[in-house]
Amino acid sequence: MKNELIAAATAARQNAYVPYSHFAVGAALITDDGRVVAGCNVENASFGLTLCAERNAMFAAVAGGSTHFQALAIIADTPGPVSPCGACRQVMAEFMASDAPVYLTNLHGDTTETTVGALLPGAFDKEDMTRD
Ligand SMILES: O=c1ccn([C@H]2C[C@H](O)[C@@H](CO)O2)c(=O)[nH]1
Ligand SMILES: [Zn+2]
Repeated sequence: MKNELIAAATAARQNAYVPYSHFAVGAALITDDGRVVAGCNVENASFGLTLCAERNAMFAAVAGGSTHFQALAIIADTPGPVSPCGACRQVMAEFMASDAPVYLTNLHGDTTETTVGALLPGAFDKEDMTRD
């Protein structure tokens, strides 16, 4: 599972569209029904429109009909295991259990296994929108 996700993230990273940062990222997740879905970061001349690899993978999974994921892997050419941004952490909290594993890795094979809850303690979620 872990190695399969890292391999899928590594392959997707090759498609990263990064003419501005030149920082390519790949991500891959496995859905509850066993589908592996990958994503890469996609930048834009209007910089703020850039979408991270993690959210691209998660939104592609939603577009394919899955809204709950078991695990997610991320890879980039970082000195240590890559650290996902806050926006991606919040989206992970939307679609994954707090104890779901997240594999942070890099091209050198450094890997940290963490969880969605550890990446974003106290995430805002749908329960926070219910009154009384
Ligand atoms: O976890 C991360 C961190 C950054 N990026 C992308 C966004 C942008 O294209 C580039 C530099 O921030 O890396 C991701 O895709 N995922
Ligand atoms: Zn992000």
